[in-house]
Amino acid sequence: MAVSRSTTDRQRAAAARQAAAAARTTGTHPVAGGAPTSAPRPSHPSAVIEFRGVTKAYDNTTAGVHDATFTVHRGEFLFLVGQTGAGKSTLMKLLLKEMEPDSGVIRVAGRDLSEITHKKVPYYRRNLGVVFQDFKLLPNRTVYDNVAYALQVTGASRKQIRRQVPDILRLTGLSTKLHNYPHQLSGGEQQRVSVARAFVNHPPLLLADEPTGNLDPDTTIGIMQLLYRINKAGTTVVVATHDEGMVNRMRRRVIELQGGQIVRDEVAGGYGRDSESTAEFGALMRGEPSPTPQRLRQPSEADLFDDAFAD
Ligand SMILES: Nc1ncnc2c1ncn2[C@@H]1O[C@H](COP(=O)(O)OP(=O)(O)OP(=O)(O)O)[C@@H](O)[C@H]1O
Repeated sequence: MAVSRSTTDRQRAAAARQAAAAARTTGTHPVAGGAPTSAPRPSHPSAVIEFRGVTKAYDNTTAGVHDATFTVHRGEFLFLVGQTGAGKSTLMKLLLKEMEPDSGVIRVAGRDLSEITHKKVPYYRRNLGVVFQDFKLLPNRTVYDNVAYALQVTGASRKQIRRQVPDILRLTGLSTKLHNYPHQLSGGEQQRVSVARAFVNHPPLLLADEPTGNLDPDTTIGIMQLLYRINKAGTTVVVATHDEGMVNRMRRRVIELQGGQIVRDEVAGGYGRDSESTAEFGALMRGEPSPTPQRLRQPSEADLFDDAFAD
């Protein structure tokens, strides 16, 4: 299937340079374990995720992901979109090393995931923040303990935990809910706890699979602001979603899957194909004003990075 390209190679290279520059100024660190000097080099210095001809089939007839090739650079924000069954979760599971590809190579921060032994997988995953649609919180632990637990497993000291947990709970607007248990929280609050837990280690890579799937539109905006803020702090963010509003508002890179294949990869795309961004790009090329400026502009700091959310 043909891949629609609404951006030129030059635009892509410029975006990569921008991401690399952002990463330099924010001081992000390498993922996949190992000291920077001993870590294998990615094919591009700022590449965080590299898929090269990756195929994963569940059986002879069901392609989870088929021949996927793409690179995500440090500091990028990527949406994975596609209809149900398109392969988004499969791609996430491959990244988490919950399953192995049948063929192709997946590298994270230059490290070939096939070379990470079973025993080392938990160490690899410590570099990843993960957010799920169903939150996956520990039901018999408080908000504070759910977040603290993520630090404990990495061997953080009590002092670190006492410093970092309140910080992240403030950032996520949960300071007044420290002692609540998950069942005493709304869906949006539970998802904020799950984002806090994913981000408390300041991972270089954050993966979110349908993070707003169970939330109403207003709560979705709160989660979106958080992800935006985390990305601004230098973390590379990958979000698999059906949330058309979120994708269209944020205007970040979009990869669309269909039947396991990548059918679209846009630098600042919308949820649907032939989206307004294509129209806007055409208008820009013709030197005309943007056709729907309100919906197409990149969100400003004022739109998303407002302090109303932090307490
Ligand atoms: N464990 C499994 N065994 C067999 N087939 C599977 C398995 N998991 C997924 N599939 C199939 O692989 C394809 C891709 O599924 P995947 O869950 O990756 O899609 P998705 O884009 O995440 O869908 P959704 O948006 O509904 O979560 C689908 O056809 C699905 O039925």
